[in-house]
Amino acid sequence: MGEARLEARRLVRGFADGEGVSGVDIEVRAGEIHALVGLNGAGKTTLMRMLLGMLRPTDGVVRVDGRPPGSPDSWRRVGHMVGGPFAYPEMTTRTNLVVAARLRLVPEPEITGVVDEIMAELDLGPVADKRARMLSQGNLQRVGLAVALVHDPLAAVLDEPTNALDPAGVLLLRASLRRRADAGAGIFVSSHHLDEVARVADRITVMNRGRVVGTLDPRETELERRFFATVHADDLSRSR
Ligand SMILES: Nc1ncnc2c1ncn2[C@@H]1O[C@H](COP(=O)(O)OP(=O)(O)OP(=O)(O)O)[C@@H](O)[C@H]1O
Repeated sequence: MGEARLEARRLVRGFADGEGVSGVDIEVRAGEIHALVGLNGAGKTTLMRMLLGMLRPTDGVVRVDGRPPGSPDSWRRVGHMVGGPFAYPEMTTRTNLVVAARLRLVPEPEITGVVDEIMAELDLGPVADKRARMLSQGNLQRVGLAVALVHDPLAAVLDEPTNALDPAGVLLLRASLRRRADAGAGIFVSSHHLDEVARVADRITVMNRGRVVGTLDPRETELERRFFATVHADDLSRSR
């Protein structure tokens, strides 16, 4: 496993009416798919938004490929889909991808090539000329993933990437993420589907009530039981 593509140290973000994130250390290394699991409200999306510079931490440090998040340099290196797929509703799939590639500073002569490549990878050819607002949920999700990955980022942060995907889409995404990690990217995904996570992840971190409370080995059996045991043990330790 290589150097850290994404790194958070002692990350904190409190909310008046929720636990937010309280003191999280996490690393996503080059070459790995690192999955984040936790119950609703555990703090997964909040953590991801801070890693991307979309939300300012109250305390702690974030690094994207060794740099502060949100700088033009790190912007080029990271791809994300957090809070649902993003696409301009009136633009076609292809135009959305061209715009995404431009925003991520892909050199102009390379744009047609990278857009064709990601459309082939996620099988978006049949909806290339459809406006985003006319797409089915699953196809919109594929477009959102393509927007996140079109510039071949060194780090990707994907919140619930398999949401709404059909089994063919899940397989395409899995192959895409594996190929990217094998080529040196660091991929951070959150999911509620433990069986899917077990198939794709190299490492699984469990979050509960704003903290990292354990890790799971994707190869172990009874992942679900181990997940609930980890969460329950944390709840118990806090009620003492
Ligand atoms: N903008 C906000 N204002 C106030 N509280 C917030 C805000 N965003 C998140 N929270 C609170 O922070 C906690 C963590 O929420 P977060 O969305 O990060 O959880 P999650 O693990 O992604 O949940 P889910 O699995 O339901 O998507 C929750 O208690 C939530 O209510």
